[in-house]
Amino acid sequence: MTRTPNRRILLVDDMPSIHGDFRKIFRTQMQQHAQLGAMEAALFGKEKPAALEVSFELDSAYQGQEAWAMVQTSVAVGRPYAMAFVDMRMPPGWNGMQTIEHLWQADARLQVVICTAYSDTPWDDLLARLDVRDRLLILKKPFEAIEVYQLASSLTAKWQMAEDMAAQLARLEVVVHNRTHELHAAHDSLQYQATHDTLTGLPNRSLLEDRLRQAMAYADRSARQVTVAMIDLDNFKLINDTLGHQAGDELLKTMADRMAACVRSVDTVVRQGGDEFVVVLFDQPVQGESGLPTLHRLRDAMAQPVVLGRHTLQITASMGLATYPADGSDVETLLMNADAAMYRAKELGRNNYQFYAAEMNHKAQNKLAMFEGLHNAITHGAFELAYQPKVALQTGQIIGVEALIRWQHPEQGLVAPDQFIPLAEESGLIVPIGEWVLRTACMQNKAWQDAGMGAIGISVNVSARQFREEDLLKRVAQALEDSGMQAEYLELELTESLIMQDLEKALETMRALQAMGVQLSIDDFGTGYSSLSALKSFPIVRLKIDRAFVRDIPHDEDDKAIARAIISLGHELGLKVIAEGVETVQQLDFLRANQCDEMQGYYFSRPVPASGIEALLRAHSSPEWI
Ligand SMILES: Nc1nc2c(ncn2[C@@H]2O[C@@H]3COP(=O)(O)O[C@H]4[C@@H](O)[C@H](n5cnc6c(=O)[nH]c(N)nc65)O[C@@H]4COP(=O)(O)O[C@H]3[C@H]2O)c(=O)[nH]1
Repeated sequence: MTRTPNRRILLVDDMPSIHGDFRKIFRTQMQQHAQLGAMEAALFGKEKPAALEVSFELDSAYQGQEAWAMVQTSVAVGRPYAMAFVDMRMPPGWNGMQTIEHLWQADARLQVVICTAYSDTPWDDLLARLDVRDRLLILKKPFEAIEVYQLASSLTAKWQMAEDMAAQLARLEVVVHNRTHELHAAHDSLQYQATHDTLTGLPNRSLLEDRLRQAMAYADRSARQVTVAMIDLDNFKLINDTLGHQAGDELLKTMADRMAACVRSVDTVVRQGGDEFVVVLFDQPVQGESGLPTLHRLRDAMAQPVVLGRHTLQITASMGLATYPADGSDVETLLMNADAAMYRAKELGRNNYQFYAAEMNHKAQNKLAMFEGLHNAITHGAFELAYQPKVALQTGQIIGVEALIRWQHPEQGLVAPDQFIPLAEESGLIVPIGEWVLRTACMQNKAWQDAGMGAIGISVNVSARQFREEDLLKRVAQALEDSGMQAEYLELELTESLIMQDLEKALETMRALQAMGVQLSIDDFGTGYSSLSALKSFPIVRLKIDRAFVRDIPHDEDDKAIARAIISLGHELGLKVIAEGVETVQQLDFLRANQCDEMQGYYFSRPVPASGIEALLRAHSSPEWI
């Protein structure tokens, strides 16, 4: 930005003739400068340099008071003087020293030249009294015109430079201030991101540890407790998979807001990750089950209906509580124990809370031992298959077998699948285990066929984790190829919940299996979530009535009604219906009377080793058992 330099000069002298002299000096000098500039422009063909265009503006004051008023006005209207020439003796008013003091009060930037032949005050006293710094010069009379002009030129230029520098400095200060502000904001934002969960805005795990430590230190000082609640939303994965991630995120945010609204400002609600939250309740009383009222509040708030798009859901949660200092003396132990309690709540059917108890750790240790055992069982070939026949109710013929895994444990003996399949599923070990089952079952069935024992089908259970594996189709094809068994003899039993976890993807996989010639059936039908419209689109051949509905037949009217409904539904859809868990002749009679197609259960045979199936096939080639 080009600014016109300030060349405003104030002459303060009681003698009018002096004013005339000054004006003459400036006029003459300015003309000379202009001529010089013009000469230079003519000689060198250049424009006149701007710096040579010196044009002073000279104002006159004849008394100190008058000069003071003029300087005040000049400041007020934003046209300050750059300098003043001040006489020392100006009767009857203020002398030069008093005048200068007043002028500097009005404008501290003013450059002053004392023009005098004689001063009533000794120079040293004068300099000591005035706060001189670099803004005062003394010009003794008589002076040369050029001295006046040079002083005016350099002091006004100096004033302008000081002014420009101050403006520049102010600009820089603004820039520095803004930059500093931006840096602070960036730092704050990074700090926030490092310690908070981006989705819900709640503190994250790194802040949790810090808050928990503070709460524990406070509890130590004040003989109080800290309660840690580990909270996991029930069935979140199912909601996320069925309604989509956006709905899942929305749900998490809603739950986070509700939880945060239930606790005091000193408490902390943290999102650990996924659908897992931790609440730290600060300053809890030592007596009683601390934290319980808050927990109830949390549970009630979470249970309020949540609207996600066209769906209205009611959310429940499983909660585990651990208390400091009783359940752990450090952050890791407390969180681990609250976690163990939360898992216990889940095991107990969800939608409840559990206080930590030491035996939960034993359970965790057992789980770890079981996991290691499973690992070893895979490498040491400690699994076996048992086979349970499936029988046609009309003919009494064995139409197939279901392969059921057994674990020959080195210490515990035969372990039933219910005890290890969930852990195998959770840890992913189900994938190699499932592959072994599939291959062994195909090989066995082909061996029976080759031995002339009849062409029966073999069914294999497929777990959710196995079903989601990218190369499931490849593994099935490989098992068929390696065994030489035709695809039509293999039946894969899927559960409804497995299919409903990701319906689209499941249908795609099911159709691909169907295209290979593999048969599919729904196991444990009636316990899952499949809608009738979804069921219609499943490429399946068979529905299996869960044994929970068979167990109390013929006494339980509800179970009878359910079994009847499943049979007629299956037939409506053109499917075979098989009942599992048939133990009594009454159950058999009921199923036969209601046109159930097939049965499986202890009444006919328990699951038996391969050799047992051979014996059964021989014994029941004629169906007089029925
Ligand atoms: N009370 C009673 N029970 C009967 C009767 N008839 C058969 N059962 C039992 O019911 C279960 C039927 O298998 P599931 O429903 O597929 O249920 C199976 C299946 O979900 C799972 N499972 C078994 N083998 C495998 C496998 O190779 N892979 C996978 N992923 N899961 C398997 O473990 C579950 C339990 O298997 P098992 O203990 O062998 O238990 C078997 C069988 O022994 C009866 O008349 N009364």
